[in-house]
Amino acid sequence: MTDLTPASTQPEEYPNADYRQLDASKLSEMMQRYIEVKQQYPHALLFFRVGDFFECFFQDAVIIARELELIQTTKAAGKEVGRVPMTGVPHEHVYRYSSTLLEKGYAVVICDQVEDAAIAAKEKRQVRREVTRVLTPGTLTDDNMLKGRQNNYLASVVIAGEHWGLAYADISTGEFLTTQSENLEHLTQELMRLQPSEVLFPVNAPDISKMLKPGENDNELPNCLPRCFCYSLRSQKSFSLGEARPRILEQFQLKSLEGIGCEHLPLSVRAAGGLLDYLEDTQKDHSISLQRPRTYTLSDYLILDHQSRRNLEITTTVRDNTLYGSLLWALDKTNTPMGSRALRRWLLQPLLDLKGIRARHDTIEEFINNHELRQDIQQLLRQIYDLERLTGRVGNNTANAKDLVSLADSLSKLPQLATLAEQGKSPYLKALQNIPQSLEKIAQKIINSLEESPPIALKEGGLIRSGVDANLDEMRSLAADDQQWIANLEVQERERTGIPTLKVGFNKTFGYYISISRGKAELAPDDYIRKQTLTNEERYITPELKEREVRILTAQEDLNQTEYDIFVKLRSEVSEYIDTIRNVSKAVAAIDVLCGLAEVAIRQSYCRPEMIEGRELKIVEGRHPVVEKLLPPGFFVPNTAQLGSREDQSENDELTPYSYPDLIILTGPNASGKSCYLRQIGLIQLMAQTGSFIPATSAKLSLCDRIFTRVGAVDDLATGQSTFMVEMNETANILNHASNKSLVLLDEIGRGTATFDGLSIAWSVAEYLATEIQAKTIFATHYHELNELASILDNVANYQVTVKELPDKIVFLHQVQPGGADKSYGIEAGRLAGLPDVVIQRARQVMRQIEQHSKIAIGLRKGIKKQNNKTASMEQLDIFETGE
Ligand SMILES: Nc1ncnc2c1ncn2[C@@H]1O[C@H](COP(=O)(O)OP(=O)(O)OP(=O)(O)O)[C@@H](O)[C@H]1O
Repeated sequence: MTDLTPASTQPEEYPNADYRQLDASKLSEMMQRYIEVKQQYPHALLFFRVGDFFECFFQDAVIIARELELIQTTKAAGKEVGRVPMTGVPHEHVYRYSSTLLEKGYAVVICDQVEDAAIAAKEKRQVRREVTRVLTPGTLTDDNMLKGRQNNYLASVVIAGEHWGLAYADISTGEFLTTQSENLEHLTQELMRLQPSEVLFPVNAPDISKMLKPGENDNELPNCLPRCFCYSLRSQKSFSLGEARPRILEQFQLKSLEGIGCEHLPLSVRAAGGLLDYLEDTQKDHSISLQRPRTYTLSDYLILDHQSRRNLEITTTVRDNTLYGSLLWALDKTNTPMGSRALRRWLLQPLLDLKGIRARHDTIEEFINNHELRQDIQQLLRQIYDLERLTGRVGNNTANAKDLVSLADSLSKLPQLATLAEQGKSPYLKALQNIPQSLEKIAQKIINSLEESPPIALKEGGLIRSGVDANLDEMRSLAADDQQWIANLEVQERERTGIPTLKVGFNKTFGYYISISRGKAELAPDDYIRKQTLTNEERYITPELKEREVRILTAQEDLNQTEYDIFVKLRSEVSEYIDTIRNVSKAVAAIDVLCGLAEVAIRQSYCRPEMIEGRELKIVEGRHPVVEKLLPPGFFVPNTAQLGSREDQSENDELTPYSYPDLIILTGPNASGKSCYLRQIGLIQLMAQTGSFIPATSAKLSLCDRIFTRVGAVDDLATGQSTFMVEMNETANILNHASNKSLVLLDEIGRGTATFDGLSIAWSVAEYLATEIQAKTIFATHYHELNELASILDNVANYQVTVKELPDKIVFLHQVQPGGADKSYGIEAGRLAGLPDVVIQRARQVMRQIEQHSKIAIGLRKGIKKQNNKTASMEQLDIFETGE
């Protein structure tokens, strides 16, 4: 039994809303069946087919009316019971409404009529209704319920102390991965990367298998599981090693888990087993065909915590959470949904191995150098449908004939793609060169078997071409004879009766009939049996016509069934190629991504970064990939960046006379472009490790193990943390995890507290990063005092974003240049914003006083004098010495 709990199923104040309070024996027969099903799925919303509608009753009706903003009415549920709440939706829209409910974190059960209602009516009984689908946010396969350009992940988590196992799958594409690690913080980060639609979590509590909507809290959930996801609480049993291991072995026909890399990762195995159990439980007839799980390790990829991913606006913007304005938006020039999904995955999991990155860069370079090849491939890609999801539906037995035709059309394009790929040298193109011939054959078989444009319905005929099956052809020819007989009947009877307007017609209720206008009715022969009288016509049948009708209708049913059987056989034959198609789809998706990146590189004048060993970062005339696209052409001011090399500069270095520092203190007025510069360096590093070309004229980049960003925090209202606490938490995370291979981008640390506290923290954080960690760091700040660090530590340098001061305004030049800003423009900005003159005058006066007499300033001046040998250790530097 599957229980899936939507969150608020508290009975509300509607009469008869709680079916548990009613005497079931007094309910109508239909309502009894409703409750029977509802009891099997007490926590899901139940849509129950009644004629042309799907109806919901009792508490479900109340919830659905509220969530979908539909009108709630009532329905008679039995003489002694009276009316109960009801909400209905037209049957053809049930999946559309269901997707809205799923987005809100509910599970939906579809209970459909599974026989012809007319037959049940004839036999004077209720039509048979069965559960045909259980829909949960993480188990969707239908195209119209999924986002084409995004994966839909179902995740499964097992936690044991500080260790955890995670499995996740996209049911619609078959992708299935698992990992195990320690440190619960990493689990949180991994879930945030995946953004699963649903997370399975085993619990001991009695109300297992309930579903928590996003934002809902439950004592069963440990703190490391972010509340922004939908959780299905499951029983511990299926997550035990004893059940999980054999389940995986059986499902994938394996003897051991060694081959898939998780034999010695029990938490991975348990999470994967729990996930498979859930699919079995919810998918009913739609057996899910997942790929063998692949085991991965977090440390195989560049680590980006959620905050950094958000700050860098990789897939959505911070301000309004939209794709528009994100890095993905700027880079996505893919031609297939598979490619688009792959690009999103790549950007969220940049690589850490030089070989892999160079292979991607090589491919892009080939595409840039060979326009024709790129354009021909893109042309073909545009004709390829979503192979991954089509294959997924074949595997789940939910593909219809249109799906198979689309699949075949796409597969038949692959040989041309392979021929084109032969022109290239890169490993990505090589992977496309050998398309198994079997795929061509099965595509041809589908094309030969199915009509070119078959209907979506599978049981109403019109699917299979003639010449495919001898039996079907024979049945069709017999049926055609009968049809001809009917067609002749009209001519023949007109002659016999002498009524030129006589017609032979058909309707669903009466079947075939002969129609004569009322005025001529007396001419009807004796063997005509009157069946129906309308205003202007009489309708008759004859025994012979009825006999033919039975034959025709039975033959049509048999024909439809035979076509269906042939289709199902064909679909199951195609399902044998699922793994092969999936492998090819991956290669196609990757080529699509790389063609798209080449396209962007050409249009935006990106360059290939030179990927090197060591720690150096050197970006010449770098640009922000998104801001530059949003500004008019030529408006973006490029800037250079150099970090992380202790070697001496060569004399001819065209960049700056400065050595490559580990840490840059970046100052400049508000809105001068500090944040933009910071982010552009982070994005360029991330793009390079994703395998993309970058917005710069040239670059030398070593690998970063992590990119950290800490950019202008806002209050975290959800957890009740103040701006400053959020900032300190994030800073602590950086200081605890950064290494000298990390890129750390800090924007205005210490702003959210008293100036002295803030400055002190900013100072010590910068000092710690430069001396203890030696991470490649850019530290943007309004505290000019931090510029003094550069005179003390030789791996720190000052840069500023320049402005030009005119009498009545400041002109932003957006140029990053060596040196610290010698003054703050805060007061100036206040003046331009319209603060009263007296306030501005007073502020200037106060500032002068502070600058002359502040202990910090005096301490700094004295401290620096003492430390002019530039080898200061932290203890030696006493910047807070009392001033005279
Ligand atoms: N290199 C550049 N070329 C052209 N325009 C730029 C450049 N850098 C920044 N800008 C423009 O300036 C605006 C302000 O930049 P940004 O937010 O980076 O300033 P900031 O110095 O961080 O300001 P604050 O200190 O107030 O946070 C950006 O929205 C962008 O439009």
